[in-house]
Amino acid sequence: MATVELHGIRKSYAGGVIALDGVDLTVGDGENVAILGPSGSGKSTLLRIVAGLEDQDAGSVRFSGVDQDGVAPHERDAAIVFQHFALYPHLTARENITLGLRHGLGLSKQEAAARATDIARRMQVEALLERKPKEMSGGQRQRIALARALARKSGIVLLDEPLSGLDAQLHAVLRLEIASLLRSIGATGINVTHDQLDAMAMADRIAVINHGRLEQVGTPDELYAAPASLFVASFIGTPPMNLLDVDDAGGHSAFGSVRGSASSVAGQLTVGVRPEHLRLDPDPSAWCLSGRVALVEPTGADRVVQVVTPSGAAVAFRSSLDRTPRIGETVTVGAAAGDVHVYSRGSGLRLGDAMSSGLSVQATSVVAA
Ligand SMILES: Nc1ncnc2c1ncn2[C@@H]1O[C@H](COP(=O)(O)OP(=O)(O)OP(=O)(O)O)[C@@H](O)[C@H]1O
Repeated sequence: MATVELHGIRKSYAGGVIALDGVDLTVGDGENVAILGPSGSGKSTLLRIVAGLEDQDAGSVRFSGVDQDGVAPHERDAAIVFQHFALYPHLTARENITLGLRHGLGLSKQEAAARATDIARRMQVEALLERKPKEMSGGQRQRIALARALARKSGIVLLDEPLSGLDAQLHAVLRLEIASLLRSIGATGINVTHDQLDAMAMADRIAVINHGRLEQVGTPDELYAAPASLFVASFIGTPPMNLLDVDDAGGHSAFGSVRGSASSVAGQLTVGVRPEHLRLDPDPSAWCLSGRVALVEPTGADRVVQVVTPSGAAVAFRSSLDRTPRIGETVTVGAAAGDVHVYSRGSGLRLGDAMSSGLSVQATSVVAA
């Protein structure tokens, strides 16, 4: 059993940099949570605080209910795998794995060897055990680094961008392997990444961090279906959600009109719709927009098409292979009201979708290009 509870974690650095600004997060036993955010958002700082490699200015870290204040990193029930993992170059893979078990955990030579063999079998790297790091590929070395961390059988496994630097194919294979390994050993995982696809593929829940604050914590499906803020909306989804400001005067966007029931909300709104929710030649009741096709990008399975409206707003939609518009063609695309997200521009927070009560919303007529 291992849980991680973070309460009110704050951390500043010299020069006034606020790296973490009050982070609360609970990771359940056996759960795998991804901390997802852009460069400089505070991800590594948070992980280092959980590992005990850095002290927080305020707040608490608890493992299974026990405050970790004053507990040294090697005494914590956590194994950490860094982005730039370091295997000892003069030792074989087997020796790299057993070294920490013998000296760190105090296991006997036989016990350590048995554990190394067991984890190597599970990770399908038995054939590499007698090789030195320079005799392995980058992906193989990364697997051995993971095996070394997992062999400790810590209740908590902390991963700091463990897949960066690997080629795209290996990256995709390894992230699924890591996720299934963590599940099979029942470890509680915290995994730091700037890659939304890694977070989506590996995690039970994702915590999106921006400027040292968690903006939303939820399952991958929850984050995709209802991004709680403009930041999350623009960060989750490829291509990202189309975001159109509703102009202050009339409450109109190129796309539809929205007014909040509260006057404080009216006139400061942004509407968002995902490219995959926009359809060509839509139902007249849909939220519609027309414009000229500026770019067509084949993905293999479909096309990502960029449309520019007469007012200069650009939106992307996905078109099926059987109806690909040509560059320069005027098209109309539309989305159902339930797929149109409405955000307050002031707070950046999601108010609801275009069917929500409390918002006076409607699709406007199509503007000819
Ligand atoms: N030792 C330090 N001294 C001063 N500032 C620091 C230190 N470590 C981190 N920072 C700053 O704290 C903020 C958060 O850094 P952190 O490394 O946690 O971000 P990150 O999300 O992990 O970024 P990346 O994805 O680029 O690794 C950044 O503004 C960074 O410049």
